Amino acid sequence: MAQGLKVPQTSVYSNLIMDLHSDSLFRINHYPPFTNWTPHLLGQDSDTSPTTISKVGFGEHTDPQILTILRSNDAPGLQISPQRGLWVPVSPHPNTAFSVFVGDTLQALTNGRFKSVRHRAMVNSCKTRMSMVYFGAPSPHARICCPSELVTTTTTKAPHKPYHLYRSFTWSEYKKIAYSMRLGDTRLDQFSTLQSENSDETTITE
Ligand SMILES: O=C(O)CCC(=O)C(=O)O
Ligand SMILES: [Fe+2]
Repeated sequence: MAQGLKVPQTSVYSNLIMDLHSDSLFRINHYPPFTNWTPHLLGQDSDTSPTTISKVGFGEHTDPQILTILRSNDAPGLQISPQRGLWVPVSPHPNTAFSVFVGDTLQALTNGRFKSVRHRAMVNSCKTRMSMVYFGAPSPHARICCPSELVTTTTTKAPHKPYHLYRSFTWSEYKKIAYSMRLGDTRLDQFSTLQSENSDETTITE
């Protein structure tokens, strides 16, 4: 990825994940068929008919870490949202090994060049779905700041001022704020420099 972005120090991203103290984690999600769920678990009234039951198993969100690598069994359910209101299914394929997602931290590390994709998992009404997910994360004290080569910008007010889309933060700082918010919130916005300069029209030049 660093090579693709023409960042000379090509290990800049992999070093963060390969750190001995990396906060990377592995999660296994189990989605029983929703017909087996009790109304109590779904937060529905007991007389709600099964056809009106929401089928979202894992609510929409972006992953906070750097990189996500996911594989599921052959039950469909994963969906990504390339734009608000649009959900595109990612079909499981017996020979396709993994889905790879950019996380919030990689979006910050690339100064917004790579986008953290919003996704969710739907439950299947008749078949159990399982997914296994590796989240590549930095160490808690790692400072998240994009390489200087990616800070080439112009703003109408300050045409020559280098512009960071996000203020720098440590991974532990991000986790603390991210996990205090709701899953579906755009948590990276808390670190956006555009919020504090909202009257400043900014365009990023590639
Ligand atoms: O189970 C899935 O397909 C998605 C899981 C997920 O998004 C997550 O664990 O962060
Ligand atoms: Fe996720």
